[in-house]
Amino acid sequence: MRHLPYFCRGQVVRGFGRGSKQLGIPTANFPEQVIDNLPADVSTGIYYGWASVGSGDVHKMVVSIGWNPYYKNTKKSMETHIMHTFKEDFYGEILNVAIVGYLRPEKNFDSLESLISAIQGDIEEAKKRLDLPEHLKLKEDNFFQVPKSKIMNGH
Ligand SMILES: Cc1cc2nc3c(=O)[nH]c(=O)nc-3n(C[C@H](O)[C@H](O)[C@H](O)COP(=O)(O)O)c2cc1C
Ligand SMILES: Nc1ncnc2c1ncn2[C@@H]1O[C@H](COP(=O)(O)OP(=O)(O)O)[C@@H](O)[C@H]1O
Ligand SMILES: [Mg+2]
Repeated sequence: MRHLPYFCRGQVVRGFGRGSKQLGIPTANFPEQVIDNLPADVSTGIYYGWASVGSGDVHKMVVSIGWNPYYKNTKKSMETHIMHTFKEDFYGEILNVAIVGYLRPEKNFDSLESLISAIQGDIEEAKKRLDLPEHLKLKEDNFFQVPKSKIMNGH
């Protein structure tokens, strides 16, 4: 992929509410505008990289770009699962992502169980690859130096 690493940010919107959270794999969905602005040659598929919410810490992530063939979506989506346990949801907040590598194309599956185990495999693979020095250095990229929001109840 010529465009990697690829950096982007956008507001977290509601997805199809299919309950990926119930499956243990919540995905923060980007709005259409962000997806429409992806370079034309960023192919659909499963990628890995780094992500932060607002000015928060940078964590490992996996991201799925495409039509989710298992669900036969008609709209392209871009969904990020962050390998971190958050205290609460962050709909409406800004998600910053640095996509650093490609894992596999999107696939269809015979069962929900096989989709889930494929995603879990992606997560394990991403965790390993992100420990490589060439990827670790992107965690510290200036892109993630988002200023802390100004304190409003002071002066
Ligand atoms: C790492 C990862 C890999 C995925 N791989 C596939 C896939 O191969 N095929 C597919 O149909 N959906 C895939 N998905 C997307 C899930 O189907 C999707 O997260 C689920 O439909 C939840 O959607 P929602 O956020 O709109 O509720 C993947 C998601 C992630 C995070
Ligand atoms: N580790 C995480 N990675 C991604 N999203 C998370 C995580 N923890 C909590 N969330 C929250 O869960 C939401 C996604 O859940 P999901 O079941 O995929 O619903 P939706 O269909 O609305 O995208 C995110 O928008 C975010 O607010
Ligand atoms: Mg989602």
